[in-house]
Amino acid sequence: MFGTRKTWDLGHAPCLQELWKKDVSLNASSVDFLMSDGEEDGSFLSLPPAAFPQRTTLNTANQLEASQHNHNQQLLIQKLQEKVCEFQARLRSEEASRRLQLQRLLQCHEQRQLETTDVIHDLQAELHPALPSGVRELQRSAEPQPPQQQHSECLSQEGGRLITALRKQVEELEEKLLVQTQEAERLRSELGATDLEKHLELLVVENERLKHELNACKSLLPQEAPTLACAATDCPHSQNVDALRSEVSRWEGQARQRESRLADLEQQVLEKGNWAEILSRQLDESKRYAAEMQRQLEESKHHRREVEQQLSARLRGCEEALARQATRPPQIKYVTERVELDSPGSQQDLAEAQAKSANLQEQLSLQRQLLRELEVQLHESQRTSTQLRAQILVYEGEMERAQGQLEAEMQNLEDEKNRVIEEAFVRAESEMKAVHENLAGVRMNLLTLQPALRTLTCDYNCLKRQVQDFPFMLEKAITEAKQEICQVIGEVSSANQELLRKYKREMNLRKKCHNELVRLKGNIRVFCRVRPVCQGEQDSAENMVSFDPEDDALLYLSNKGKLMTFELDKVFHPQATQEEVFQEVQSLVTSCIDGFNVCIFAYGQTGSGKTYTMEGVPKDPGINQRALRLLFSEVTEKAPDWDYKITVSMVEIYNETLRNLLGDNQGEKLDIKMNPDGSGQLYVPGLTNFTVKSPEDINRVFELGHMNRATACTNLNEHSSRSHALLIITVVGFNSSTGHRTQGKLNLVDLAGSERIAKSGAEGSRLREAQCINKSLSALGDVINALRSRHSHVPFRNSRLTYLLSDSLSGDSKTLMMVQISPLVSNMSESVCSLKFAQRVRTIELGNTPRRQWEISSTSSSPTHDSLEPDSPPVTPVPLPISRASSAGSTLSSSSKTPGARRRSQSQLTTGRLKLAI
Ligand SMILES: Nc1ncnc2c1ncn2[C@@H]1O[C@H](COP(=O)(O)OP(=O)(O)OP(=O)(O)O)[C@@H](O)[C@H]1O
Repeated sequence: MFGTRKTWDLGHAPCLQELWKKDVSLNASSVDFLMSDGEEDGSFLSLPPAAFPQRTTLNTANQLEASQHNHNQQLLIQKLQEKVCEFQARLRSEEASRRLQLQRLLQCHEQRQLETTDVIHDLQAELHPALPSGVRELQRSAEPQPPQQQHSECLSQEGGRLITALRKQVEELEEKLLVQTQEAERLRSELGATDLEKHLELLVVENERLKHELNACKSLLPQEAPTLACAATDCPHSQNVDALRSEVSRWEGQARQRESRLADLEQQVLEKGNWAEILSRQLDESKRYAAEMQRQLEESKHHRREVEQQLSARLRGCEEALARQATRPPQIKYVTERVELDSPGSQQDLAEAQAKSANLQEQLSLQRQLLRELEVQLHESQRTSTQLRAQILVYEGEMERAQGQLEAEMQNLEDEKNRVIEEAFVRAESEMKAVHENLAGVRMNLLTLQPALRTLTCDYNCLKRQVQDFPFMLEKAITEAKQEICQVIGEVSSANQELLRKYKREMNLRKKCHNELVRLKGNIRVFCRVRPVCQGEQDSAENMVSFDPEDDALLYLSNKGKLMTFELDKVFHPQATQEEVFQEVQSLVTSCIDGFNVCIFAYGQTGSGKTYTMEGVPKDPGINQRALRLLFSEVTEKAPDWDYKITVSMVEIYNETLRNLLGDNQGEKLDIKMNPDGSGQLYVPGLTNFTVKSPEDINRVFELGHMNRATACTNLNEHSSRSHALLIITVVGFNSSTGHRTQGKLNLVDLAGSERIAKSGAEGSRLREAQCINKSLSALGDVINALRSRHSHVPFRNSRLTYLLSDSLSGDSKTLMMVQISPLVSNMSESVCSLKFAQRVRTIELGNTPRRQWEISSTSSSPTHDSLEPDSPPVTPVPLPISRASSAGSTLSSSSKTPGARRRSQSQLTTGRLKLAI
């Protein structure tokens, strides 16, 4: 039956069919999704593609393939969604049109029922007022007529039985209708779809048919009414009519209720709209219900046929009874005639009643005609409904076919899905196997690592405890360390203070000792160095210069057959190295660090080795470089307590003119001026001071000075012989711990050649050079004499040389004169002059009186004051307050002692003084 089948109308969706035919690779999962989801109308079709389940996690290629497949499926699903929506819309529109048509038919039928009911009401309204009065008259007239009354009673009993039978039949029909209505409602509740609606339509038709039968039964009543109404005054037909009318009303009410239920169901059907989901989900169930309904409908038909047969039999019985009643003599007419005879008024009333009855008969025939027309229309409606039902059957067939195709497609998709799942399962199994293998390896590793893990765990716990205890231990250790450190700091601080105190005391003592030692040695010391005979020099000085092997302060010269003895502070023989020479000088250099001013002069004739001693050669540097290196090493040792700054200047004095050897302008003549700050010290404006911090700086300074000195003359050797070269080193120190400041100056002077130019008959520039040289050298001698004699006036200004060195020749300054002599016979005269000059300087210093100095000189080399050459340095023998010669002179006065013995005595005296000073 059509009411229980759920099919698809693919005839209205050809595109959907083509679509399904084209894409046979539709994923089963998507079909599952399509068929299983979406309770709302089309909602399952609007879900996003991401809602599809991911079947497998295969390798990358499979994932790509799966993603592509999913994409295609999504596109296909979208197309399916569109087509299904379109199909649903068309289906809904057709359904709505059919419902509208059915509704119109129902309305038409209802209208006709209402019209029929109105007609019946009118007839009853017309019959009721007439029948009682006539019946009452008939009753009154029938009292004297017992046989007629008995006949009426028989008729009345027969009609009552007929009506009772009809009533029972109606009741049975009503019960049957009620059962069918309940069945329809149950089906509506179970199916709730158009199929149910169709079934309901069938039931409605069935109800209509039953109504028609009921109406037919009703129609019998008015036909019997005229005959039965006259049978008795209280004719039961009128009561039956009323009962039937009430039954009809009730029946109509039930019909309206069912129609309203039908309308509600239709409304529900309209609201539902989720055909596809319901059809797919309840397809099997609907089939089962359809079979059940088929069976029940067959039973209903059979029962209905039986009822029809019973009704037909009863109807025939009624007709036969009516026919028999008709064939009987008209008792009523006889009564009527008797009544007419008895009462003309009654006759007249009867005529009027008959006329009225005829009129009613006519109206009743008209109503019957109208009922027949309505029946015809109802038949037409039933035919139309049958046609529509047939069309619905066609649709259902198409939907069944579509359902079959859909099922086949689903089966294909299910197979595809199973195949893909199997493949994925195989791949997953292989991957799972690999994972299991890896897992086994990992487990093995875990088993092997477990002991190590336990060990690490133990270590970790130990460390954790240690870490937990560490802050306390650390705090404790820090506290102890702080206490120890504070204690040590206190001890060290006190020790340092003690050491600093001792250090300061020792430093002061050392300074005093050193000072005393230098003082004992003499603030002016005179050394003599004999240069060796160089290659290419013809004459030999081996027999002319000799030394005392026991006394390094004696020098013997054999001059013109005379052996001349010169006593100096130190005599260096030709084999003496630069280092040996510097060792005797370095105590003066270190005095500079202590803040003393020191002057070291190299005195001698040209070519006697002054420059060699002072500057040396690159491979074997002289006093200049060694002094600077010694200063660097000393100040480095004293760091960091002492911070020293060493600056260097180089000046050349030529013809009483100062020239800056480290400046850029070599032609600039410098001048010596008094410092304007009121300190009374001299300074040379424009003189370049270089701060040296390393031996490399020293080399650069010397190279610059040598280069500038060379560029200013054509013959450097000749020029250097005629000029004084001064290297002025200033050492400024600051002790950060004591706050003491020192400043010392070391003047290293390479004097010009001291040969007697005048005797050689020089003229012009050579004569001027000789005069300037003699002037400066004489001034130097005068200054030294004045200092040692403690004259109130020291003639520093007599020459540029002494004026420039004035602050380094006065006070506690220390002076060393290195007398250079040549061993050559040709230079013997100049050597004797140089030695005599040195001898006089030293004698003046050592002796209390010039006299002794002279005595010593006369005894040794027989030099006299007159023997001094006019151009010799003017030395004024004045008594010195501090004299080493006071004791030495007495010693030397003894002719029994040798110079070596005298020297040893002097050394003993010096040692004794030194010990006394300490
Ligand atoms: N102690 C020595 N050992 C080796 N060679 C020396 C020594 N003293 C001097 N000479 C050499 O004697 C030569 C002259 O020396 P130097 O130039 O130093 O004399 P000088 O007195 O400075 O001359 P001038 O007054 O012209 O400058 C140089 O070639 C030098 O190398």
